[in-house]
Amino acid sequence: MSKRPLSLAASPSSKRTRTAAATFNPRKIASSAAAAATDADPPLLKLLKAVKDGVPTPKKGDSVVYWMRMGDLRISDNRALSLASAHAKKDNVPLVVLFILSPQDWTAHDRAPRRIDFTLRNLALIKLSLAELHIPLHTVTQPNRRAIPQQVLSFLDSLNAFAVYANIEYEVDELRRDVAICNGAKSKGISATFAHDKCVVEPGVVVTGQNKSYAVYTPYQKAWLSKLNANIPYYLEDCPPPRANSESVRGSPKFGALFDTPVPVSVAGFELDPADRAKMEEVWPAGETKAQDILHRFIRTKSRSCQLGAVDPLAPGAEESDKRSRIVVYDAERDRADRDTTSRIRCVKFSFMCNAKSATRSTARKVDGGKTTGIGRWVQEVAWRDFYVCVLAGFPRVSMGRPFLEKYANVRWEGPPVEETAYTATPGSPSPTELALAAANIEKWKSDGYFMEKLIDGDLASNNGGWQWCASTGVDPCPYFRADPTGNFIRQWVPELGAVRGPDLHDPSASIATKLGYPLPVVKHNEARDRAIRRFKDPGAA
Ligand SMILES: Cc1cc2nc3c(=O)[nH]c(=O)nc-3n(C[C@H](O)[C@H](O)[C@H](O)COP(=O)(O)OP(=O)(O)OC[C@H]3O[C@@H](n4cnc5c(N)ncnc54)[C@H](O)[C@@H]3O)c2cc1C
Repeated sequence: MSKRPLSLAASPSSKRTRTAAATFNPRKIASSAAAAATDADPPLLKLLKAVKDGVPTPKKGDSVVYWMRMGDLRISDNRALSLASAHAKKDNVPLVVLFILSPQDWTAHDRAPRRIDFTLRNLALIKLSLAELHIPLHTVTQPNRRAIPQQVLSFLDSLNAFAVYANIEYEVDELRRDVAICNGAKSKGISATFAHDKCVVEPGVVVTGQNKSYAVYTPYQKAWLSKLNANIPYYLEDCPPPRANSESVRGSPKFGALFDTPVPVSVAGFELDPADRAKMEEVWPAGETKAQDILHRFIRTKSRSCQLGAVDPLAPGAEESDKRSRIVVYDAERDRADRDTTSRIRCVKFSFMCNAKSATRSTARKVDGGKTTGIGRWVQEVAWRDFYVCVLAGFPRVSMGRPFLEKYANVRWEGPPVEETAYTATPGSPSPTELALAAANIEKWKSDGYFMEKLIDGDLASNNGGWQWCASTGVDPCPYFRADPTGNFIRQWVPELGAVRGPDLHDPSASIATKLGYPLPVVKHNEARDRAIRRFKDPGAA
């Protein structure tokens, strides 16, 4: 075992200090009663009501503010930014962009230092692009997350703003915070708009006959696709880009200084080791142009075995092909972990740039969501992402540290070997198959927190949904994969088995394992399966 390069337990990538956690220990698991009460009165509905009941005609003022959050780090096709810009132009006032760095929120939500680093790298580029439009991006660090509503309201006051815009974040804490901001803005005569922009089809549109969120994927996906195809211009249209402020804003005493607030290179408690930072820059490059290039590669070029693991997604040598491009053969190849078969737009898609919408739009005018084509299969995966956001919005318990199926809250878990390679394979963001392999046997639904601290694209809805799916405590359970037919994936990441060929690679016998220094199974799967069935039938049982 000494040659093993990385392990789940020994793969920390950051210098994340204990200080932040030591001084701030938020409760991450709500009581079942609190979760049930929140399910019964979802905060998303409260926010939508607060927006609806807000100020219809705002007071006159000097500016409009767009509050950018970590989930929408892009200038193009950004609904709230676009609306804010149009409002500013209509009233002939400057548009100002605000970004609040909130380390307490990051600690509370297990944000990975890699994700913070990725955010800062992108913010720096966004600041430059906005400055070309004479739009200031003002960054501010708020050490006390409870003070954020007041801070936003004071900022609006300081600029004599009459409108604030943001895209909705669907997690419970964020929704409650935004309700407070809506109410505070209303009392000041300021209009507050919170727009849907995370999903292709926003939560609340695809619902069951009883007007509830779906909890089963297949009927959800069918309804999602028909909604989408019934109104392609609405769902897939590009929001207009922001328009430039007058250059005179730079000389204004009120706005000029906002151009000077720097985007920090790192934030205390969330720093990356320089080597990991350099690797992340290579594997997950920042910027909208790179994101479009990554998407273009997926749509136009073939997969390559040399692109296994943590590599530059835009490395030269990709071969263009109409018939064998990654998206065209996605249905047949997506589960393979031994090549770059998936899009690798995971951080791209959810945090910024070509978000899920524009990615979907790139495929066709009428969206194919069937199982028999690569494009259709891929669109189905994008629908999974929307599905999990709808689950989070409709059943907010899952963002409160509770399982979707409350009765499985006390099931006991245990765990084992090859699957651990999955996490180490693509540091920052394993592919769906790698993640499912990792999830297949280790600590189950509660492990989402561990992974959130490592993922560059850690997203509560997808991560929690993926974990609970793997653990059978969530919606639509029980995966299986034929992920590594060549064995290259295992050989790459488990050097002890580097010389093994054939079926032994996937299931080394005790004699082979002992000879090669590979550990014997920690878990006997047959016995573990019996135990798991027993525990699911009787949660809490030994
Ligand atoms: C245990 C587990 C944990 C996960 N944690 C996260 C997470 O923290 N953040 C995150 O963004 N995704 C998560 N996923 C979903 C998925 O694995 C990642 O989005 C993946 O990194 C996407 O890689 P890709 O862009 O190459 O995918 P592709 O195969 O190209 O899929 C295209 C897009 O569809 C969506 N998608 C694909 N598979 C899933 C899925 N299973 N669930 C939800 N959306 C999906 C993603 O937006 C993805 O970019 C998790 C999956 C599992 C099984």
